[in-house]
Amino acid sequence: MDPQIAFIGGGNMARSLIGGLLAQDFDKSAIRVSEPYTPTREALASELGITVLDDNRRVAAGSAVWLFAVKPQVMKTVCAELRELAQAERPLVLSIAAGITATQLDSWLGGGLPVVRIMPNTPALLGAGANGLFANARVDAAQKALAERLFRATGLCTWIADEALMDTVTALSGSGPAYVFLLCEAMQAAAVKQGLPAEAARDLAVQTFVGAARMLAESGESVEVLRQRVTSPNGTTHAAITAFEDGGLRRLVQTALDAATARGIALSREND
Ligand SMILES: NC(=O)C1=CN([C@@H]2O[C@H](COP(=O)(O)OP(=O)(O)OC[C@H]3O[C@@H](n4cnc5c(N)ncnc54)[C@H](OP(=O)(O)O)[C@@H]3O)[C@@H](O)[C@H]2O)C=CC1
Ligand SMILES: O=C(O)[C@@H]1CCC=N1
Repeated sequence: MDPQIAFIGGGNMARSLIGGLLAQDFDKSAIRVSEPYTPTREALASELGITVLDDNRRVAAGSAVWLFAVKPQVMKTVCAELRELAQAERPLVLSIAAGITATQLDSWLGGGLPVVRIMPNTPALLGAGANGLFANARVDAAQKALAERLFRATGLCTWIADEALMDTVTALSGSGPAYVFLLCEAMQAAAVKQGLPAEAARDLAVQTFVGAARMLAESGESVEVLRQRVTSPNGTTHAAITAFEDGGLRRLVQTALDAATARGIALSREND
């Protein structure tokens, strides 16, 4: 029998995670969602056939697993509302919020609770997600296995031993899809500027990302080797790669990931 799961917040990521669970034949009646925005509530209930209410306490009561999928900015308030119930029921607490630490969640919920922090990403919607997971010392092996089973429904799972590195995971794979979309956008725009019709630019750019991603995942070759195979001596790719390197692409990527990581740390501090 599947454990009863309460989703606190029914936004984009909650929908992706629930979609993954339902695709793996997770019992619909074991999922309940709390969501304040009426159109989102109605859409979730009608499209996914699950119970969606506007009441965090009612949704959480009696659920073995509470999965917090609200923004970091409202997490403390939401936890305060559930603190008494958390101490009475002692659920397994899961959170996907950027920045907010397991220690913060545990203390806002009254303390002494098993907490697993997960950083998913939006390809979860297609079952192609990447999840970094961190468990606090109260989480036992069965609870770890349960958290992993739930998130495996949306993609790959990797456990992270040092919680401080969850901000790095957020910068890498949590935000990562947006960097790929930005590069795809920029490549399309450059091709259109040279005169390629927008539709052709989109089709060719998108398929290039799909094909390259499949090679990364399926070829068994390193990323460097795959890059070198495209790069003929003194050819067109060499010209482009030289422009990227001379323009400081690697330094820029480091700066971008450092900024995302720093923002995760700041989100924790700002919302404490
Ligand atoms: N988007 C992404 O790519 C990723 C996001 N995350 C994390 O996931 C979390 C959710 O993000 P995302 O799904 O994008 O955000 P959304 O805004 O889509 O989802 C959050 C949901 O929580 C609802 N909500 C607001 N206040 C409350 C409350 N008091 N009680 C219950 N529900 C409430 C919101 O309703 P309303 O709209 O009415 O405010 C909204 O539907 C964030 O913490 C984020 O850091 C993690 C990895 C990737
Ligand atoms: O931008 C954000 O803060 C969230 C966390 C990772 C992806 N989106």
